[in-house]
Amino acid sequence: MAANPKFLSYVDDHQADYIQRLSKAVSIASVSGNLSYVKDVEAMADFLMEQLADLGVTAEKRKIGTHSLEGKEVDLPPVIIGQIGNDPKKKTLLIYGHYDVQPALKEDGWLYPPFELTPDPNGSGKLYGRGSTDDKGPVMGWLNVLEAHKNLGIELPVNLKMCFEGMEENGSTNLDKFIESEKDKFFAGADCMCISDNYWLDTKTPCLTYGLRGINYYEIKVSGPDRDLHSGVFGGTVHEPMTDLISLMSKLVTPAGEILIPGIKELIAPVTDDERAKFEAIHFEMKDIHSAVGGDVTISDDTVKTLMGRMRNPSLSLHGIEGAFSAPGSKTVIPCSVKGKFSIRLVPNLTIKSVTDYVVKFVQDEFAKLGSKNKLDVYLTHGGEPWIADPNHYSYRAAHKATESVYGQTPDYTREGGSIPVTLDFANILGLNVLLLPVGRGDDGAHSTNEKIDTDNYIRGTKLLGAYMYELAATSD
Ligand SMILES: C[C@H](N)C(=O)N[C@@H](Cc1c[nH]cn1)C(=O)O
Ligand SMILES: [Zn+2]
Ligand SMILES: [Zn+2]
Repeated sequence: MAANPKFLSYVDDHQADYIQRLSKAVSIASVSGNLSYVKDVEAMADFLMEQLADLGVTAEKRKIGTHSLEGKEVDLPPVIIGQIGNDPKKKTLLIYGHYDVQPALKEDGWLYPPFELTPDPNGSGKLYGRGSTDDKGPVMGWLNVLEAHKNLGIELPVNLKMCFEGMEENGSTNLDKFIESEKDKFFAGADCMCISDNYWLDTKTPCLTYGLRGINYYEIKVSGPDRDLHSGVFGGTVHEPMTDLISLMSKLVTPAGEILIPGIKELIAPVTDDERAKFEAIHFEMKDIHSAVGGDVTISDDTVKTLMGRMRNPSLSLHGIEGAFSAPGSKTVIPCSVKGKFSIRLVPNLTIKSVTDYVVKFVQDEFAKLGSKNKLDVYLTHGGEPWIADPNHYSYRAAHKATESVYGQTPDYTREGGSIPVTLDFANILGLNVLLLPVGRGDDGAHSTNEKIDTDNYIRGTKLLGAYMYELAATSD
């Protein structure tokens, strides 16, 4: 069933209001996992609650426990659940999104203040701001759909249940327990699920995403002296934690991206002909990735190898060192304790546990070889398993038709290199098919400086989410 034409023209006529809604959302610096922003994350949850109430959604803010942040025990961001429509003749669609964002500071290299949605002054339609594409834009897209239907007095074609969290960027702590506890209560009766929290591969081809890499996030802590030291006074006399740490981190991965931890590569499933054909069918050119990263710095020049590097192979990234001197200037310090942070993206056959066993053993063995008297601790901070769905499910067929009607294009079928660990929990605990329906483009810069969403993607994305509901209502198993 095609989307109600009144809905589609309402969206066109209310672009300015929709941008205003996104602007308000972006202005709330809901950075999760950081003590300084706990209040902002709470404020973002309240903003969502107000919006949902205005739009006729019966919503609740649920506490899901506490966690330790910078040594202080604080509430986890609340989960927001909501429902609109309860017609037994209609399908029930469960949607998920997150209202937390990655950190952002103007001095990281942002053109504009990251928490002020700023339209490109050159008129390209790009809307810059932290969370614009990940994931406030898509979440606001759903609210826009609800607003259009409410103001037009049109019934939704499906019952909608929604679940929004504020900890996605930090491992979705306790959300799995919440889903389990509400399995036969709030989540009962859901027929399928849609998550809009990833991106197209390029800037012009919409896609449906049926897989995600998982993620294991690790810290290596090396500590020695009980205070920072003068490198002139003590350099050459003590084992330096940074020297130990850099040595360990340099042994994890090669500059060509090869993971050096024994055992991990061996777990990767061999590529089948069918799989290769799927990768070959994707619309993707090397210039797409070069423009998304801002330079020709790809490991391979081959499109299929590049796509596989992103979607079906594991990768190990070094993220940073806590405790290291990083300010401008030349401080001559020996940091007494440093934490190196890295993550491994997981693919089918690589489990959180198997990979962690290999990582911990390898780092401990390598540390022992250093002959250092410092203390080592290596541990997983959070993990999420990889996930693959059935792209032949009726929900995917509905999204395929919706994409064709909104974009006039056949979508690519992709797997996402990033991770949304809770996807697997929803799929397994609730036994649901999950569709990932991205709104933003491959060059949106999620997690990066100058994150943006294009106005066209935000507006057509709103139409896409709405059109998908209509197609879902009409598509049978
Ligand atoms: C794909 C999604 N929008 C996303 O950005 N997910 C994060 C999840 C995460 C896990 N640990 C920290 N963040 C990602 O893939 O990095
Ligand atoms: Zn996200
Ligand atoms: Zn993210």
